[in-house]
Amino acid sequence: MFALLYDITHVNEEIKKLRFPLGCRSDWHPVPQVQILSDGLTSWLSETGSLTARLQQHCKRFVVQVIGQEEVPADKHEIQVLGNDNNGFIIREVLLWCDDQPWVYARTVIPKTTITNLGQEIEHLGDRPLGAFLFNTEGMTRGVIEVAEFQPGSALFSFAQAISPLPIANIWGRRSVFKISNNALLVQEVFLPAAQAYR
Ligand SMILES: C=C(O[C@@H]1C=C(C(=O)O)C=C[C@H]1O)C(=O)O
Repeated sequence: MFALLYDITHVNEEIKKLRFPLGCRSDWHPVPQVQILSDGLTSWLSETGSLTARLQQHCKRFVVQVIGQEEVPADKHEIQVLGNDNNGFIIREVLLWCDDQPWVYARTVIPKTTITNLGQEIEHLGDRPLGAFLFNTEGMTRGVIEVAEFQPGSALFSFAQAISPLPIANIWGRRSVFKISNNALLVQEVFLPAAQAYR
């Protein structure tokens, strides 16, 4: 299959239209409770290793494009998972590109207390992948992986279709809480229509 080259200018225009933060509100459920369409998709959704590392195995050019990283309120469902932090939260939203195609939208919610306790590296990643930090940090643990569907009509599906106009009925995401010495952060990753997860 020929690689569909994306017009990065068009994608950047769509990102500009997007009011950061986009968010990824949905109904999240542990993997075993969800009827997922294909083994391939289930394999990607339930990947317990670094998604960055797995993506890099599938492409020559892996790029992290930061949509935004700011101190803004976390969503209710995220606070339910992480617990509240009176110091606030840093929200990081990125696109992960594989060979010039946007494969993943990721939203990470980092309590300010986590940043205080872990140090500034996690706050100053820039376009370095978060996974390179997490999976190379001693004492990192990962909680249960939950999955969710994003259907037409949701903001995330509309954004995904705008940057990747491929025929697809819905898109799927996963989330889990990472902890380093009991300092938590929530990582949410949604596979975009171009991702190999749907092939
Ligand atoms: C958690 C990981 O980091 C990836 C990179 C991210 C980033 O740079 O913001 C966010 C989510 C992940 O897809 C991973 O590689 O598993």
